[in-house]
Amino acid sequence: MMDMEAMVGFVGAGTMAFAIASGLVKADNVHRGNVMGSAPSDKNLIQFKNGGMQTTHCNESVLRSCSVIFLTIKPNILPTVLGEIYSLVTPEHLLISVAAGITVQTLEKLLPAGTRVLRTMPNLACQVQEGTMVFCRGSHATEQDASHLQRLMSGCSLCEETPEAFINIHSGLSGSGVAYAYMFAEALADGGVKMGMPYHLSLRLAGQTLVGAGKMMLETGEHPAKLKGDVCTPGGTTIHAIHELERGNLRSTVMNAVEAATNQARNMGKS
Ligand SMILES: NC(=O)C1=CN([C@@H]2O[C@H](COP(=O)(O)OP(=O)(O)OC[C@H]3O[C@@H](n4cnc5c(N)ncnc54)[C@H](OP(=O)(O)O)[C@@H]3O)[C@@H](O)[C@H]2O)C=CC1
Ligand SMILES: O=C(O)[C@@H]1CCC=N1
Repeated sequence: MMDMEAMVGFVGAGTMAFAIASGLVKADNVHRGNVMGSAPSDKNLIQFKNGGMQTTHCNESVLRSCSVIFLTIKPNILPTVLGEIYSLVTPEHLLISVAAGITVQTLEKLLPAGTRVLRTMPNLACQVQEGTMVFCRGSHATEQDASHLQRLMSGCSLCEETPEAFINIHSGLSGSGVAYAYMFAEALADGGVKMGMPYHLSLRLAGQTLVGAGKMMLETGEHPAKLKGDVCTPGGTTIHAIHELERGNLRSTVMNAVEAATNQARNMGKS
């Protein structure tokens, strides 16, 4: 059981912050009134406000009000922001970074000695309680900190502790992967339109096709190759389509995409 009264903070209140915050609230793991987001402008904060969460323009208020704090700012401004909050960080805080590429070593260098840090990589689907997250512990984060994050994320995301090396890979596979899935859905819908179906119906069917395929894979535990085989009637429609996808190098292209995103996360960690 979560302590529903505990405050959960977000330094940065943009897309990923809102996805996690609303996922936590929907999963009943925190009261909406006990979530606080900070950002310089109202542009994104308004979503927090409309969702009944607390908002502030002052990162300091988040540090003073919350002990569990997600760092949901862009990687390039993380050093500046951590510099600004440095003197407010205490041993009571658990800081959870979602910043792509930024290593535990860098986070710990930018924070007071002994700070409890978790490095995570989430994806946007936390917002609809279907997220994925992997994380690793900094040198001062405890087993309780790891289980705290897993309890907090339960009901809104898969949440696996992994070696740090997997965090950038998850960025390429799933953090970014939802975007590849949207491209696939868009292409399916465009195909439907090309063949004469109205766009809105085509889009809804494409979205549900992805949901259904993912659910089948997870619920049956079957390998995707087996499930793909189940769809292919000999001489039928699917195998003709699959031949076209293979001609277009679908699988190799997707593998290249995961590789490119992972390498970019690794590069971002170096700069
Ligand atoms: N988007 C995604 O799908 C994923 C993102 N991530 C990671 O999440 C992090 C955030 O990305 P994303 O949500 O997409 O970015 P957004 O641009 O949507 O959000 C960034 C937020 O940071 C705020 N901000 C800017 N400067 C400061 C500051 N000095 N102090 C406090 N807040 C500040 C912005 O304020 P304002 O609202 O005023 O502009 C905004 O609310 C990144 O590190 C990214 O790597 C990880 C996985 C997936
Ligand atoms: O594009 C990015 O850098 C972030 C990290 C994973 C998804 N979005």
